[in-house]
Amino acid sequence: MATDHAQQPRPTAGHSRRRFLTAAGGAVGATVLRPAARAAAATPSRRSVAVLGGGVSGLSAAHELAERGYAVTVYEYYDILGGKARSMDVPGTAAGGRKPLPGEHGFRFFPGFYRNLPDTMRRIPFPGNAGGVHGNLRNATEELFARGSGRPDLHFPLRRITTQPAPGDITPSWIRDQILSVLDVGTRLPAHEVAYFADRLLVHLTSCDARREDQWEKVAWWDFIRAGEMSTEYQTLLGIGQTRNLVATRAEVASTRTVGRVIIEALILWGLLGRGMDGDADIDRVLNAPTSEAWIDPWEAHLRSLGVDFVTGTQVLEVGYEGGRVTGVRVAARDGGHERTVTADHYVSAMPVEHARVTWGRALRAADPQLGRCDALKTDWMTGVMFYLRTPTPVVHGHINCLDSPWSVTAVGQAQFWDVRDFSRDYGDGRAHDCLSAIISEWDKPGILYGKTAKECTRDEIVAELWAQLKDGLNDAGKTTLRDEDRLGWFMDPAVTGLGGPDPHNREQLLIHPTGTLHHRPSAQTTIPNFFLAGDYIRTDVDLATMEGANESARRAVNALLDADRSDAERCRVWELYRPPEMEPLKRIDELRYRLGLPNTFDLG
Ligand SMILES: Cc1cc2nc3c(=O)[nH]c(=O)nc-3n(C[C@H](O)[C@H](O)[C@H](O)COP(=O)(O)OP(=O)(O)OC[C@H]3O[C@@H](n4cnc5c(N)ncnc54)[C@H](O)[C@@H]3O)c2cc1C
Repeated sequence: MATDHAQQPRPTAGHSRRRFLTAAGGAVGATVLRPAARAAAATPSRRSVAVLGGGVSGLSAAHELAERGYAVTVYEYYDILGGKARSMDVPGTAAGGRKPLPGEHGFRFFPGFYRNLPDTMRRIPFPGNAGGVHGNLRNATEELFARGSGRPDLHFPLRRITTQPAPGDITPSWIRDQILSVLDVGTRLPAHEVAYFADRLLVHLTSCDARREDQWEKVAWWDFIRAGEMSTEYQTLLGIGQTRNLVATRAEVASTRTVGRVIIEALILWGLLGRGMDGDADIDRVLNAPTSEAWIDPWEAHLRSLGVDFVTGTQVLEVGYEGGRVTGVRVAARDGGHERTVTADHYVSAMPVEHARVTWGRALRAADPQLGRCDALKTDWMTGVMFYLRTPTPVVHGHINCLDSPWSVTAVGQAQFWDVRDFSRDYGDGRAHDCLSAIISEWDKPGILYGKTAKECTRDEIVAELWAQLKDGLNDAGKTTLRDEDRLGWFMDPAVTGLGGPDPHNREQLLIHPTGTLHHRPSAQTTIPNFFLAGDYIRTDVDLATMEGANESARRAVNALLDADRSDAERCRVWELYRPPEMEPLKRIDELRYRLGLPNTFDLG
């Protein structure tokens, strides 16, 4: 069983997307090019674009560009596409005609407030789905706030409040847990602290955009909710539980604007009320199969059918710049061999910020100061471990948030959602019936088993410690959810190297959002006329480093490219976060107060 694996001329610039799709014999938003159109697409006169990086942002940019008639080539470091969202085969685990066990960098969830990414997913054909791969999304209807040290766990319904739970969901043990947990939280969370938190939410909800961008962007969530002066319960539940566990940013430094606007308002508040959502989506959604099977592989096939070329196993080394334009990109095989320069009319950098910024030389940086400001952007570790289990272990119909775990552990039982798969029939050697996919978001705090941080542990120690923290959260209040004898094996992305040694390294980090991050984030458009930026670190409306942000950034990059080309092609639609009309009058009053130097009406300090 798997454990530690090495892993594994410009004439058509004015091509309108609508005209292009009509020529292709498709409806708007449609899809596969007919042969005649593919032949037209192959004419050498089309404008060419080199997309650097084949993650969600790169594939999204390639998609929009190919639909508008551009000749797109994607250069990608790994042999497979999808970036941090891709699935990975666990080597050596396939037997009896089954596929290898599915692994990934970390589980994926697709909140109902995402609008841009779902639009792209609808445009990726999938056999039997009228709505493309979007039809592979499934609502997850509950979140389990698992408490440690024997405290009862809270099952939090993640349905729009107008939807009643199904009768079978309400079992006696569920009711008992809820009563105990609410009482437990209630007795440990003093009423004045709850009242203060509610007031702070009102302050943020009614703050005008300028106050959010200037004042709240500079204040840490921890300070905004005065967590430092509150009980441990308040700190855990409303501070760390809403920041570090979800997006790897420490509550002590996380931007209030980002946490308040995206997590508290868009995800939770408006999500529960079903406002600004993707159709009838619930708050939390997951895919019905491993990410690459349900989404990335069909996407690659579709992009190939649109004429996109993929050059994988290739590392971008440097973006060349001369005479005010990007002149080419120096690339090499991933192992360092076969260096060469590739050229195109336009270049879209779609690598994560920590990789992209090392490809920008001095001259390029001098041409656009926002590139240099990216050096101030911070990334951190957030990486998953998949446990393959003998017994189906759904735990809860959604995600698990181990609130008291020092490593900020979250998890999801995957097989329950993979309704188009039979886990033991389709994967591995037939012994595994489920995959509990967990994520460690805190790599710098001591654990409960060895007293070491995750970065100090060896791989085996990390797995043992993570399992112990999961059990601490789930095997209590008279239940044994996780059994040692059930565990068959595990997988961790081999991008994490050197664990247990002096210099642990993680090639796949995540942008975090400490205060002030917003002001260092670059726009998709640069001052260099043929160079554009996509990626989850680009300044977008959704703000949070997510697949939605990556997709939105690509839309903005393509629109900037179309502007630069003076193209008459239809621009990519960009959805912005929901703005509740009820709050607008209060925000207008706040705008006036902010200009006068007064605090928000609800802000009592
Ligand atoms: C553990 C974890 C869980 C997450 N869960 C979720 C979730 O549930 N929902 C959600 O919306 N978001 C989630 N995210 C965030 C999300 O994964 C990212 O924001 C998103 O995938 C970023 O896409 P991207 O295209 O900007 O970057 P990436 O996914 O990193 O893709 C960039 C691509 O560029 C390639 N590349 C890098 N350097 C080079 C180079 N020099 N040459 C060539 N190619 C290069 C990489 O190999 C990669 O394929 C999670 C992140 C982590 C770390």
